[in-house]
Amino acid sequence: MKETGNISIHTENIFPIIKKFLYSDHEIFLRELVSNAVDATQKIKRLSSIGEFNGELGDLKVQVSFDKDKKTITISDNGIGMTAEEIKKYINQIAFSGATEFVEKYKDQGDDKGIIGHFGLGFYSAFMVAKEVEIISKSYQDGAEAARWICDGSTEYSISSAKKKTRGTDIILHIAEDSEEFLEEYRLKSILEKYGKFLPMPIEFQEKIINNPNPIWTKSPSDLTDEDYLQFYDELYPMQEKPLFWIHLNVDYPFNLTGILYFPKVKNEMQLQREKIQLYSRQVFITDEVKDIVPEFLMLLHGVIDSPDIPLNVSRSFLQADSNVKKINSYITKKVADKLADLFKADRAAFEEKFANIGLFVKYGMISDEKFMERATNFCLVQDTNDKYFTLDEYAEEVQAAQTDKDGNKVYLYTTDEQQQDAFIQSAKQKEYSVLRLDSLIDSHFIQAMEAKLEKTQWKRVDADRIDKLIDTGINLEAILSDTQKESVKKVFEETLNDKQKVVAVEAMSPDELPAIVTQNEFMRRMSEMSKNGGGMGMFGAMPTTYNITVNANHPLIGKLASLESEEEQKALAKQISDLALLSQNLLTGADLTAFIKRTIANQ
Ligand SMILES: Nc1ncnc2c1ncn2[C@@H]1O[C@H](COP(=O)(O)OP(=O)(O)OP(=O)(O)O)[C@@H](O)[C@H]1O
Repeated sequence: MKETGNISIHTENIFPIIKKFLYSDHEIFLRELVSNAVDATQKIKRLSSIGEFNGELGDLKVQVSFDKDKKTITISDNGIGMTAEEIKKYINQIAFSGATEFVEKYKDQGDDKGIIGHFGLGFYSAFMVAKEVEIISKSYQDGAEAARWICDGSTEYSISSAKKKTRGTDIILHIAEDSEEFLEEYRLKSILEKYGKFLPMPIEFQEKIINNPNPIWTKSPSDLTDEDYLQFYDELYPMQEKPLFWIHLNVDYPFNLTGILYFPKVKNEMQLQREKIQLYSRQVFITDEVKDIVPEFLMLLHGVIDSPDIPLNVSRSFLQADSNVKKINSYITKKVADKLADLFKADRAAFEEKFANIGLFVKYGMISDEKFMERATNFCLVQDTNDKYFTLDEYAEEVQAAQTDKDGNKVYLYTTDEQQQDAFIQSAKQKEYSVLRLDSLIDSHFIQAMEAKLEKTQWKRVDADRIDKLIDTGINLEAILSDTQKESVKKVFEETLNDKQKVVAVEAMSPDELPAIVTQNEFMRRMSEMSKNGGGMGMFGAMPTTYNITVNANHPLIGKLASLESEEEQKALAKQISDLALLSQNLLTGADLTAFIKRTIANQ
């Protein structure tokens, strides 16, 4: 038998168009052909299990080999095989019409990068790397004659009988000159490992099986031990630190999804995202660009997601609007929140111990996802400077009595740097106020979000003002100095500092407090911090930083300053006092610091 024919498709020359679209992703030809071979072996297994095939199944597997001299790559399977009629039907019609449909759909989109790099172009993707493709196949059906099909990617093909004795299909790619990079062992191996690491049938390359056909996400959680999960993590990300815990995802309605998400051990944002979540479709690796499929804050997690219901051959904008994708998003969010809530309930002490690591996910989730915020307010913890953890409700109760100001607002004091803000923390502690430790990069955003959510609650950094201003209970101390004295002290400080960015005020504080303190307004500081983090507040970032110098009108040293006759002596004392205040905030630097040290030594 020998027959040539024409493949009936509308677009004359689809090959150049496809090649252009897939330019950066030629390697997926192997994923497509190996997946087809795996499908074929699974089909024969199924036929055998339902009694439609009674022959020997044999050792079902897919073999990939290459011949550098002949410039071929061969993908062989012992699956169901195809008769000549079936090749005509499945390859000439289905495979080519799939390719045509794709081109019809995307040919007008130019170089639109929106097209996701992975789509099931199937068999036709072979022509991205091959100038000619041969199929030699023998169907499982009794008495079936082997067939050979050959085509150079144009619309012409030829089909004849072949000598193949065993059941299954060999796809032989005659590699084009511009694709000879694929005729290298390491290249083929790395592509196979990337896409085929968890394919459900054994894949043999260079006499070795390169995959694990039964990854644990396909099993039932009740059949798995912690050790299994840890081992699998190691298989996914060799040599990494153990994860904290994991969630086994398993849903079959209203969409299909399985997977395992691991919470990595991360202390700071810089370490994040080194490893990525891998997306599979029926155990075929698709991508690790899971944006749009996994909620953004959960991209901080590691692991695998496997779903045949995620559309892979569509543009990003379509993906965002896809209802399955949306459902998958909220399902995963819910599962993660449930898992965290369970852990919290089951063992609070262990949860607290892990919170340094998981706090980042929790806070990021609360900021970015309203539903997650709802759920997480029950288990999100805050920690005070005595290392004690509170839920948000517990904390509200803790500070309610002492830290409510005259307008009825609860004031939460926090520190971002215990070392540097120690003097302020001590002032707060003297008044028996609690100070929270909120020192990670995400915390400024977390605070903004929580202020918007919690009613009548204000968050103030402990060094944003003097303590009785931060929590204004309405009880004002009397100043020992007269108003005129206060005015003149103010003037002395202003002239001594001689700096418009340092705003002086003289106020009645407790004599136990320092003679002067330097603070930075909470609002201005937040704005400039957010602009530094790229929060679009550029104008605040460009403005010079302003500090408030509050002089303690009730401190004995200020009393002494007010009573000095000589203006020179007043200024010398004001200089020493303000330098000390700046020094305590690490704000005395350079020539000013050198001058301060020299002067202090000279005065000994
Ligand atoms: N190795 C094989 N053994 C048996 N049949 C095959 C083999 N490869 C391809 N086929 C047949 O050819 C058809 C077309 O393959 P093609 O890869 O183009 O599309 P598909 O696998 O149906 O879908 P997709 O576009 O998602 O890959 C398959 O559905 C299958 O029936």
